[in-house]
Amino acid sequence: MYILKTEQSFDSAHFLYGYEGKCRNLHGHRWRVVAEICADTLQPQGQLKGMVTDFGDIKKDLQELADFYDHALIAEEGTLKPATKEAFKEEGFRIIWVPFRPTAENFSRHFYELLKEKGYQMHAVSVYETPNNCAVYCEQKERQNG
Ligand SMILES: Nc1nc2c(c(=O)[nH]1)N=C([C@H](O)[C@H](O)COP(=O)(O)OP(=O)(O)OP(=O)(O)O)CN2
Repeated sequence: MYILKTEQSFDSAHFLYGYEGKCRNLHGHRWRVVAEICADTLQPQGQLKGMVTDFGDIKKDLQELADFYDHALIAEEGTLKPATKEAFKEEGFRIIWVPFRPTAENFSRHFYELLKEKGYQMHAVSVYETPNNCAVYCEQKERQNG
């Protein structure tokens, strides 16, 4: 199997609602997103001969997804008081609401699914919150009998 890896990053703030510890506070990360796409065979001819797909295409698509979250506050839906939301709005701060707790795990799945929707055959997506910690999402392949 062939695997292509490409990586993008974005800087944003988040907090973990309901978490007991420092991560309940608003804080920022440089999130690194590493996408891995796979194929059993290579393109046989033309511009893409000998490639899984063009690095340029997957790079552009991942960059678009990462740029969307850049320099924003990422918040789980339903976790801020209306007055806080209003205050952020008045300040003109950019908030991106997500329907999941913004953990590395959930983001790895989120980016995996968005890239899959774009037609890529996905192997895995890794999301680094810090240089040392990352979560990886991949789909469990059906186990072979025997
Ligand atoms: N399994 C997960 N655990 C934690 C996540 C997560 O997404 N998945 N997230 C957090 C926090 O967001 C936190 O910012 C990261 O935690 P931590 O590794 O403690 O951060 P630092 O590396 O900056 O820790 P220092 O000890 O201050 O260097 C928590 N857990």
